[in-house]
Amino acid sequence: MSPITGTPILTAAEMRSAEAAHGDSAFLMEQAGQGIAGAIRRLVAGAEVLILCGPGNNGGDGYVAARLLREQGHAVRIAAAGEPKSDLARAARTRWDGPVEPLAEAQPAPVLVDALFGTGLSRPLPDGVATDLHRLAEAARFRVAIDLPSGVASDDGCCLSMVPRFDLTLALGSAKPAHLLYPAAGLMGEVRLIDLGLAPVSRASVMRRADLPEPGPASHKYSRGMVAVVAGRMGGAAELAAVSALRAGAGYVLHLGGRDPKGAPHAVVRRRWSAEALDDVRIGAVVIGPGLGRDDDARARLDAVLASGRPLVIDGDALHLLDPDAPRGAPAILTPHQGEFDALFGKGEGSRIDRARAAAARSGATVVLKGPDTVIADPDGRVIVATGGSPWLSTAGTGDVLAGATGAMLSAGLSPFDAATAAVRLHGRAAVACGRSFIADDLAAALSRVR
Ligand SMILES: NC(=O)C1=CN([C@@H]2O[C@H](COP(=O)(O)OP(=O)(O)OC[C@H]3O[C@@H](n4cnc5c(N)ncnc54)[C@H](OP(=O)(O)O)[C@@H]3O)[C@@H](O)[C@H]2O)[C@@H](O)CC1
Ligand SMILES: Nc1ncnc2c1ncn2[C@@H]1O[C@H](COP(=O)(O)OP(=O)(O)O)[C@@H](O)[C@H]1O
Ligand SMILES: [K+]
Repeated sequence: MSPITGTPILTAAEMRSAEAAHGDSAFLMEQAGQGIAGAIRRLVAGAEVLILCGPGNNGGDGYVAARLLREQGHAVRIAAAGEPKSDLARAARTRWDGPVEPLAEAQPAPVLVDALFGTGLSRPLPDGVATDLHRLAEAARFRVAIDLPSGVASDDGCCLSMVPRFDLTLALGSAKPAHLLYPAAGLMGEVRLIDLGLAPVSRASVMRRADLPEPGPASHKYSRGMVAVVAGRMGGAAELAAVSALRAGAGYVLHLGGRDPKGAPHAVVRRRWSAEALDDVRIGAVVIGPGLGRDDDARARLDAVLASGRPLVIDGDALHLLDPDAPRGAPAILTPHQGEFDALFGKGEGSRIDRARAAAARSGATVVLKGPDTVIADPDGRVIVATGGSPWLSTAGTGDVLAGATGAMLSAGLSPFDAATAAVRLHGRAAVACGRSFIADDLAAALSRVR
């Protein structure tokens, strides 16, 4: 059992292919059962376990785990909604020599293990099954989901039925989109991986520790990265972005336009806005959008920035003015929240992973689709889904902080995908370091601490 950090994210179809490529599904189910039984034994210290088994291979995993727990002397009962339908589940059921209670009549146990449905769920649970799952989950002290909580759609994290909250979800073989994407991700409790030795490959993975650029003996302010932040109507947002770029590690931040606010850090260099200011070849990234406004002046600034040929971070208001299909002369990172994303790319089909990936391919830019489950997508198809932020980030200005931090990483010479990943990670860690009820200014300050 290990954390899912850095692991590949596989759709249900990709999981089936990985299983087929391995070739021995019975062995994989035995491995899964062993991992589940081992985890439960370690965590629940002898308390009685009730395992709910479904008709497919998720249920099969449950029968195997129950047999192994029983062989080890652990008190375990099984309840099922019906007979197993798959060959593997049937074989696993045959090797269980205890009783199988009808789900509707099952009495609760302190530990509930849900092995009803996993990646094969294709429609809402039958009403009776959903009701029994809730009844038994409510009465349990500790709830464990095998692979996925029953009722969540593996590929997009939607809930096909009402899903109870779990304390632990044991992801089998690989992470799935639903382990990361909301609302499903909010119902899983801790997510831990049981390695099945599949060595799955995917272009999508869970965020891991990112290597951040470090200054060395030969560093100077321009080599650390020079960021230009283009201000507009709402000065505060560009201020936050500028300070955040410095605190995330940029060597020099040039704030273009806007008024000189009292008490702002003197480390930010301020100039009036002019398109010519962007001619400085040392500028490694331009951040535009926080507080820009959407008027003609804002549009003119965005046009000048797009024509500058400098690497770009495009956020906030600038996303409402941008034509995502227009060719650009330089790499760009777009950082929309869901509303900005929908306005820019349309509502679209599929999971947030699918949609961010399609948007990156369409725009030729790295797309950071922000939220509790931030998705970073590169035009080449790579995707990273972030974990480890904080719901306290839902306060005004935290996106401006991310835009500034992203500019810092881009200006330091990281690729747009690596820059976006590093910034999202740093931002999430800063949020955690801030604790509760912080404001965006605190978050910007915390960037220095977590670096
Ligand atoms: N891939 C791997 O490497 C490994 C995978 N493993 C395990 O296999 C799991 C995937 O197994 P799976 O494909 O059999 O799917 P699963 O989730 O058990 O359900 C499918 C069954 O439910 C049925 N059904 C569906 N929806 C329904 C509904 N609403 N209401 C009622 N019935 C419904 C569906 O029937 P049908 O849709 O045809 O009616 C079918 O019978 C995976 O999560 C993991 O636990 C591990 O053992 C080891 C390695
Ligand atoms: N509930 C939440 N949980 C985790 N992160 C969140 C949540 N809500 C917002 N965030 C994060 O906070 C930031 C908000 O950015 P944005 O919506 O652009 O705000 P603003 O425009 O006010 O700066 C993003 O990085 C987003 O991922
Ligand atoms: K399950």
